Amino acid sequence: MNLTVERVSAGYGHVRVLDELSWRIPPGVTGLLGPNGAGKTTLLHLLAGITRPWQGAITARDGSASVLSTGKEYSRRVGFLPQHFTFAEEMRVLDTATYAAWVNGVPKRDCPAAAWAALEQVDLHSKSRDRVKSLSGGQRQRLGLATALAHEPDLLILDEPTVGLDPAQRLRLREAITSIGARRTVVISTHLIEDVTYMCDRVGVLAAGKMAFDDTIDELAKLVDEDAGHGFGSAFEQAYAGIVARLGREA
Ligand SMILES: Nc1ncnc2c1ncn2[C@@H]1O[C@H](COP(=O)(O)OP(=O)(O)OP(=O)(O)O)[C@@H](O)[C@H]1O
Repeated sequence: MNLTVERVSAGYGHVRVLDELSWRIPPGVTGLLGPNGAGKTTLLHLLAGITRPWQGAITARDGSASVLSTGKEYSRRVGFLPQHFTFAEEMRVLDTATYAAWVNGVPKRDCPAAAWAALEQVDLHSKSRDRVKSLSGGQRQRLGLATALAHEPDLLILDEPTVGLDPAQRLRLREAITSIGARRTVVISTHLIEDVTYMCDRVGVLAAGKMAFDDTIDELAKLVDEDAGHGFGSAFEQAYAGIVARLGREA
């Protein structure tokens, strides 16, 4: 699925957060970077069809067929994992994923198989009989991913899924997202440059209400080099504020 965001503006009350933002998202994993409050969650909600833009349009294209983000057909094809989510703690892992499949429109008789397939994709099927309350933070995030995946969406939107995970758990989640992205369009917001370098084919940087940078990770690395005189790693964090300020001025 290819997504096209055309001159989208959005915000809250009188506050404009996104200002005629345009962005093209091809199949594969695309990262979304930006400082706190830049509007990443606002944009992801629009991409997921949860909220509607003030102006502009978001269109998904599959071959010659296209569908607007405001339609019902669109929401069936999207999986969304919010930044904060809760589960019914007493429910078992498989039942949780089965319920998510049902809520997202999978026919009832197909839900257990769909849930099992999603748990396999995130490598959590060995925990299928466990109660949610017994899961670790990383396992919980992977269950979240499974619930977003169980209806086999073409587009998967993940809002800071790696937050709070230790390095080993982050790695497992990244591996799961990378393999999911090989067959789908995935958009993932994060503050971690390692997330982007590990998982993403492309990256967008949000600044001053616009997509101030939209290219491959290699091109972003070159920009960091220009700003900081050295590459990724801690240098990225050092250079990040400067880059965002510069991109914001240029946007
Ligand atoms: N429901 C809301 N009502 C009013 N203002 C909001 C609401 N949600 C977000 N905002 C404001 O909109 C701006 C963008 O917020 P958003 O959560 O999209 O940013 P973000 O880039 O995801 O931030 P973070 O990296 O901290 O998660 C911020 O100034 C925020 O305070």
